Amino acid sequence: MGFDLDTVRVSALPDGAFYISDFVTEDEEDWLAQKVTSAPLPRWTQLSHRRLQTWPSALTKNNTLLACPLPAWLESTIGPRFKDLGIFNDAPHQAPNHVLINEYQPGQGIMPHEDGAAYYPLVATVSLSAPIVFDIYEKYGPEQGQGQESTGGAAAQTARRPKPKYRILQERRSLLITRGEIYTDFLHGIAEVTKDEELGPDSICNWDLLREKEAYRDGWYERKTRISLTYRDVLHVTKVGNAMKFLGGR
Ligand SMILES: O=C(O)CCC(=O)C(=O)O
Ligand SMILES: [Fe+2]
Repeated sequence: MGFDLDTVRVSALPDGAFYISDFVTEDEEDWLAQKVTSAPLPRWTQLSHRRLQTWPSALTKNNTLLACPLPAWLESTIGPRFKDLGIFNDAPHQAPNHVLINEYQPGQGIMPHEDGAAYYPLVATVSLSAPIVFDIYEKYGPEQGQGQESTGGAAAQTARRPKPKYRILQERRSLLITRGEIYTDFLHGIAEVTKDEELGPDSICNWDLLREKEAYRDGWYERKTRISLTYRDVLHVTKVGNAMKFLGGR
């Protein structure tokens, strides 16, 4: 029988968020983080407030993926676990075909944004190396965020940061799944701070699902370098041959 996602639902949130605190082991975490950090420098895109790897490649201008399998190291440990969870069963390719990897140094983050229409509306995020607080904002509220930051780009975001409506603490080795209303009706972001503060059962939506509540007993922690692997299913995929035809080749 499959895993019952209901047991890891973030019930303080609108529909569509699930949190598994120990999704990868410590050894797997070390191995994955080593794979990420040892990628050749050109693999990284340096953005103003984080750096990014895009696997297997960036989408074309019309949000299409050139067909290519994910590298084995992103697939071998994690792919079978997604299958057990069944989270991509209803997605067009029944599995993720695209992974954006973000690395945040202390003081770095990502402005409130939505992930947009290129993807099946589900993101599965594996966190490595350090915890971080993930903020969720109302899209249409008075405290409205700044709309869309294309996930691959360095959108200039200058407006003041609004107050998050909900906060999720992502521990190292955890999996956060966002889909449904949380994906489509809200914005998300990560504050550019060197400390995450005001942590507790009233402010952190997934407090009951945390693995190491004691670590946050004082209500704060210092940020350390944190890596996220964000798995998605790109809706439109084309074979390279077709893309060549489109470009005028034969
Ligand atoms: O690092 C994260 O957990 C979130 C990253 C994100 O929102 C994105 O890559 O679209
Ligand atoms: Fe995002």
